[in-house]
Amino acid sequence: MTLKLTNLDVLKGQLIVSAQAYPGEPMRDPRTTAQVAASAVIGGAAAVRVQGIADIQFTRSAVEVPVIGLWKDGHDGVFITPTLRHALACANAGAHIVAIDGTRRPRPDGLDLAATIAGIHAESNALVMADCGSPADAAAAAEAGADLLGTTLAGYSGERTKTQGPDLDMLAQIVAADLGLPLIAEGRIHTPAQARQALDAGAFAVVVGTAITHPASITGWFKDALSA
Ligand SMILES: CC(=O)N[C@H](C=O)[C@@H](O)[C@H](O)[C@H](O)COP(=O)(O)O
Repeated sequence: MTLKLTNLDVLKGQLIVSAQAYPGEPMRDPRTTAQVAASAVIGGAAAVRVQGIADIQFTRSAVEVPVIGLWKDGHDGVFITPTLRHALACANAGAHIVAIDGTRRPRPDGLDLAATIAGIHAESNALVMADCGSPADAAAAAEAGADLLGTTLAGYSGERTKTQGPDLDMLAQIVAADLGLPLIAEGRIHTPAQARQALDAGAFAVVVGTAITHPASITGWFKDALSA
């Protein structure tokens, strides 16, 4: 069993890089994910976030920093590590932190968030990051026993308008609620300045994915600028 991550201070004020490729894409290979994650660590990432069981396994072997693991199943509704079974598979693959859907929506296995988190804590050493879509989600996830909160699902769960950049207003509301848990800013942070803004708004750490690890999207941004 993976050793428990006991000191989250290693993540305080730090950059976490999410490396994910989507089904059908050329980079959708766990070895590639691990190489991209290891490259991010060379650049200064204090932790990495990867999707898929094999990706978690390969990445664990490739980096020495904490690994946040998730398993996306589908792309609508509750799809980020939707059930306790998915979460335990991520933990067993070596994730130090398992990121799960942290919204108040019904989950496919019928367990509520508190029971899901209790099950992860009972059967693994993994900490739980609740990916939230609103301030109300964050409050409920804190109550349900999450170890960390993330703004990951802001604009994706139907509760918040999808902002072009990060949803700093949601971040500020959760910070103001003073829930007593590390709050990770995640979602549409596309520039170093936005990452800095998120920290200044009270985030404990910042996750950047697409803008660092998804060349197809980044290329499209440049292409659009040239054809505008
Ligand atoms: C909503 C959803 O499915 N988010 C996923 C969660 O793991 C990933 O697709 C994102 O890339 C990740 O959250 C990082 O965000 P961004 O790529 O915007 O920096």
